[in-house]
Amino acid sequence: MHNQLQYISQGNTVEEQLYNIHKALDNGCDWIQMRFKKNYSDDTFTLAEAVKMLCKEYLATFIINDNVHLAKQLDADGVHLGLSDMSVEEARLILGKTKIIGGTANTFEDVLQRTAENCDYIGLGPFQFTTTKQNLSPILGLEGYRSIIGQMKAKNIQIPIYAIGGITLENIESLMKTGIHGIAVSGLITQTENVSQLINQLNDKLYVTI
Ligand SMILES: Cc1ncc(COP(=O)(O)OP(=O)(O)O)c(N)n1
Ligand SMILES: Cc1ncsc1CCOP(=O)(O)O
Ligand SMILES: [Mg+2]
Repeated sequence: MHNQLQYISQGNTVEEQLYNIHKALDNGCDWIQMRFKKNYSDDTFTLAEAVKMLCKEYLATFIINDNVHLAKQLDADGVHLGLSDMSVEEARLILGKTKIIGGTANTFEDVLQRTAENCDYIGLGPFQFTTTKQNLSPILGLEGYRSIIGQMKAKNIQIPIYAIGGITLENIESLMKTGIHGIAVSGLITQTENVSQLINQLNDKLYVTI
């Protein structure tokens, strides 16, 4: 089963990205999603290669946002795909059965689609407003998670759900009570000074409530 905490990277340059990812790894994060929203260039490849090496050194899981071919080329542990990215079916053909394929969902219908597509986990959100991503889908709030996970239970749908979008330390207990498996965070880890303390606090709240 996947770790309950995924760090989604941030940074406008290769250097900023590497700084942030290194900080997350150094302080105990063991699952990194490299998210570098620039048109593909040599920089993307340079960054991905460096992140792959770092994750190997820290024994962390390394997945790549959007770019299935890059994940294949670098033998990354997997990818995260949105509803308008490459289809999970096509990604599965390229990456094979053993790689992690995460998929985004915003509604119960998306969850049904993602489950039928055989995603390994679902990033369900956004929980609340965030500046990390433009053109956000409708905000779910706690009620949204309760409703979607309630419908999943009624239909006995079992797939790990990760909450995403504007998550802070204060939200985790109530989010976990809705039945999510874990959280995917970007800004919180990137912007916090004392990341070691933060990750301990996050893990305490995540493990206790599962
Ligand atoms: C864990 C997780 N969940 C959701 C997303 C969002 O993916 P997507 O909708 O494709 O948006 P971008 O991140 O590509 O802008 C995610 N990245 N990770
Ligand atoms: C990639 C993504 N998809 C929905 S919200 C989001 C950003 C999550 O980042 P943060 O934790 O900084 O709100
Ligand atoms: Mg995407």
